[in-house]
Amino acid sequence: MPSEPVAEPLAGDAAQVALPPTIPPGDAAVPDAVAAPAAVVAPVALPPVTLPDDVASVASQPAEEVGPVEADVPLVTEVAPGPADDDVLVDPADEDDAAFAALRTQDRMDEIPASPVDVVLSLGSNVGDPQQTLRDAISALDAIGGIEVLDVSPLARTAPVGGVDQDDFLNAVVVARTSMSARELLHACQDVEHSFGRVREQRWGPRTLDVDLIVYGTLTDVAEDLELPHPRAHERAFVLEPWSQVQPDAVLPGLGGGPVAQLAATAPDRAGIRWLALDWLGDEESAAPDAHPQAEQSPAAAPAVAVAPADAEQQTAPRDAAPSGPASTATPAVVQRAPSTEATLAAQPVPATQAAPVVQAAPAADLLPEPSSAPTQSTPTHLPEPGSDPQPVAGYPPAEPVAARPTLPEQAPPVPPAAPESFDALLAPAPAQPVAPPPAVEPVAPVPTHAVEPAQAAPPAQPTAPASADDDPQRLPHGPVDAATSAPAGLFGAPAATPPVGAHQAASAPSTGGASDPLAVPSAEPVVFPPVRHAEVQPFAPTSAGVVGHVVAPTAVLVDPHEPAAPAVLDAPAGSWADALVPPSSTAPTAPGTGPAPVAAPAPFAAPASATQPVAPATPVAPAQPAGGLLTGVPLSFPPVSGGTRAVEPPRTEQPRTGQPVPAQSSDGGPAFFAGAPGAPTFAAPGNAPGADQVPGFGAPADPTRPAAPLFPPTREEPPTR
Ligand SMILES: Nc1ncnc2c1ncn2[C@@H]1O[C@H](COP(=O)(O)OP(=O)(O)OP(=O)(O)O)[C@@H](O)[C@H]1O
Ligand SMILES: Nc1nc2c(c(=O)[nH]1)N=C(CO)CN2
Repeated sequence: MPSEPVAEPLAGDAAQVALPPTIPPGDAAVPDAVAAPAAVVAPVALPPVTLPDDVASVASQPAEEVGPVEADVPLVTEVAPGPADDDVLVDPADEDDAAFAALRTQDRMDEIPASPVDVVLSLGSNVGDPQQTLRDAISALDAIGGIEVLDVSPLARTAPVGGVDQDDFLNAVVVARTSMSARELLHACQDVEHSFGRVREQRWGPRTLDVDLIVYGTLTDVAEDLELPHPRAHERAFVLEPWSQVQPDAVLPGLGGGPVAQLAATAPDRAGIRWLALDWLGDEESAAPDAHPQAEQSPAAAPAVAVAPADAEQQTAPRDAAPSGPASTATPAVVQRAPSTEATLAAQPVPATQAAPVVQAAPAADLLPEPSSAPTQSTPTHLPEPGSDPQPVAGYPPAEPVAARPTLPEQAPPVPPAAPESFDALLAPAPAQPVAPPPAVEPVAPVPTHAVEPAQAAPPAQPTAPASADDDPQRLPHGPVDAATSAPAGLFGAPAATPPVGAHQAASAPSTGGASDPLAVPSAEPVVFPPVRHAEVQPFAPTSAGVVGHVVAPTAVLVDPHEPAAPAVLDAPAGSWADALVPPSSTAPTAPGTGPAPVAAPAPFAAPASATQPVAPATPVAPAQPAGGLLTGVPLSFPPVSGGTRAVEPPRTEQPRTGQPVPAQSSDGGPAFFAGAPGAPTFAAPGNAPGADQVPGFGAPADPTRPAAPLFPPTREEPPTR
């Protein structure tokens, strides 16, 4: 029998290559790598086929968007009849399924949602003026029709992941809502990247701006140009950690997904999270279009987040074009939103004794009544060098572990107490410190595919007995809390002549770690990266229990994710950019000395605003802790109350290194609490100070009109790892 030539085998080959399922997920972000198959398939000017109605519109789109679609359908049609069995490379039935799966994928990526879809975007920058770039990028995104920014995470300084020798990144996560299709949103993100001069010179290399689409609703799909969820999100602490801060109950759908806080706690690069800045978006002035503002600013004039110019000499990475365009025009669109009464405060769940908040300079005129003493703060956290984490970074070149940061000098000059003059200074490497290897990464428990179970609320009862850090290998060793000697150096802005509200910002006190660099958080101690715990911030007023925390406005608070109990100082800047991101919420006036019953809310937005049981304000209670000393990222929420912003402090129930228990109390002698810890009191302000019912814009407001459920409920059972 004469052999038939070749049409079918060719078609079969082409079909095999073209099918999206053959694209390794890990390569999905490298379109170049998968472009060839499309070219192979291109000649598929095979007999025309009639597309199903539901795919016809897709196939009629430009080839660059739907290449596989056009290719696949004819191939399926041709191959289906099949040559001799031996010659069949692809089972027709399978191929048919795959082809239609491809079509379906294309459909879904291009599908305009019937109603707005919640999405999460990850932003990163390490070239130029990263902080300003990220601010402006968020404004630019929000200014795009079809994208509504809902929340912005704290700003994280993160060690570079991926093996490329480069500067630290600043990362943030944006929770948004979009009426765009997933692909449209991707393109919008890419447009923003380009508008900030993004040039993709090196994979995982330095960039002015990176905007990744992490999740689009619950969509899980792979296309040639887009994979959802982002294929590496599940293993990236620089994504997961900020995300979990802003959405503690979020669940990453798809393969390798799970509760975001849990994934963050076990992500290979978690040790590279150097700090988190809470209120970093600043006010309108600080979001000015000038990408390189004056470095030196008087404290009174300093924006909420001082923006320092990039220092060319410190740039080891190729410098992209400076951020431009979108900044000035887009910012107001975000600023115009209504302020909120609450915010989520990131506190550390691990037994707390160390704390390393760094609060930027605040205009003294904006300060609310100053408490009697500065909040208790300790030194910048002791963090391990990113590379000290022995865990390989999955998905990255194994030969280039996260640890490799040879450009970072081992010894950085001590940073004076004044704020850094340039943003590069913010990105300057921390002085080298002896770093003990971190403890072995705890095994990742099978990741539930359902929403995170709220942790058991600790009963509002007795102060928790101090526990020895030695008891729990996963716990941070800790030292005594001494505000007088451990006030952290400021990160942003120049130090105020009279430090607002104690020693929140730039201070010259030496750190217990021996480093005065405000960013210097190397550690001589093993550090466990704990899941974050959240609590809403309450307005506050002094009560008989004493002032718990302090009010500063406007401020930024740096929460060192490695610190178990960073004192939290939140501000209430009127009309700040950050505030504007959080819609107004209902407030439940609370009588002085009373407050809502602290509850472990099942979701960050679920606190009942009507709960008004009196709370014994002098009953510090440490949060419930599961075995192992780690909490589970449970949001602890309180309903909002009117008045000033209450800043909160963690309980001081841990034993210092000296072995002497540190009594649970606030810096001024009153009881101290984790923000929102069960048992923590709420306070009502005697009056409504201007702007006092506003809390900077990150976090999950307890607005009952907002969803209480995790944003991304799981859709299907998945194995815990990819
Ligand atoms: N969820 C996603 N978000 C953003 N880009 C994606 C996504 N899925 C696939 N891609 C593709 O990845 C390509 C490369 O993206 P990008 O240049 O941002 O990669 P990268 O930042 O260097 O690395 P990584 O993708 O690991 O973050 C993009 O052109 C885009 O088509
Ligand atoms: N810390 C950090 N590392 C990275 C980042 C990033 O945003 N932050 N982005 C990358 C490419 O997307 C590669 N590596």
